[in-house]
Amino acid sequence: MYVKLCGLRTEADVAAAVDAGADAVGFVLSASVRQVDVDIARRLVREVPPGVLSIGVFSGVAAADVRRLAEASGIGAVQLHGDYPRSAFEEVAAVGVPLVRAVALKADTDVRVGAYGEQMLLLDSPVAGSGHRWDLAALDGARPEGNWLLAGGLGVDDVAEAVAQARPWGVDVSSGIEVSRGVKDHGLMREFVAAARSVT
Ligand SMILES: O=C(O)c1ccccc1NCC(=O)[C@H](O)[C@H](O)COP(=O)(O)O
Repeated sequence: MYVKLCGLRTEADVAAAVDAGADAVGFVLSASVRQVDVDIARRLVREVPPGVLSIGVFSGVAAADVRRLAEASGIGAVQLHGDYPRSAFEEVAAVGVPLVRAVALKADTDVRVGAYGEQMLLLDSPVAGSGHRWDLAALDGARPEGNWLLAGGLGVDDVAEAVAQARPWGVDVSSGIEVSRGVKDHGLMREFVAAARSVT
C-alpha cells in the first residue's frame, strides 16, 4: 500500500513522515492553509531521503508557473489538482518528473491512469484538502486500474475500511493527520500509515 502524507510544512513534519514509513510527502505550493512558498519547499525537499517522493501540489496555478515553481523547488513529482487540461500536463511534463493527476470522480472522468500522461491518478473529494469523505460507491463501474490513490477525508479510524472497499493502489491524507487545520500530528501520521497497511 503506497502512502502519501500531504500538506507538510516543517522539517519536523518531514522527519516524522519519513519515520512513519510514508512513500511520498506532499507540499502544497498553491493557495491553502497549508501553503509553503518556494524557498520553504526547497528546504523541505532537501530533508526528504532517497526512496521517498517529494510531491509538489498545485491547484489553480498556470502551467508555466507550475513549471517554474517545480524547477525552483527541486520537487520530485508534480500533482495537478482539479480541472487541468491535457495541454497543462504536456507543458509540465517538460520538468521531467512524474506527474499526479488529482480529480474528484465525476461521470465523465477518464479513470485510465496515464490518460493525461500522468504516472499516478488520485481520486479525491470535490474540495481538496477539506477532510470531506465522498461516496465510494461511485467507483462501481469506474474503478481505475494500476497506480491510483484514494483520498478525501481519510483518517486513522476509517482508512482500513475504505481500503478494503475501494481497493486502491495507494492512499493520501492531509486533514486526518492534523491536530488542527494545517498543523500535523506526528503520532497520527504513524497510526495512519499502519492502519492503511493493515488490510491484507
Ligand atoms: O491540502 C490542501 O490544502 C490542498 C489545497 C489545494 C489543492 C490540494 C490540496 N491538497 C491535496 C491533497 O493531496 C490532499 O491530501 C487531499 O486533498 C486529501 O485531503 P484530506 O481530505 O484533507 O485528507
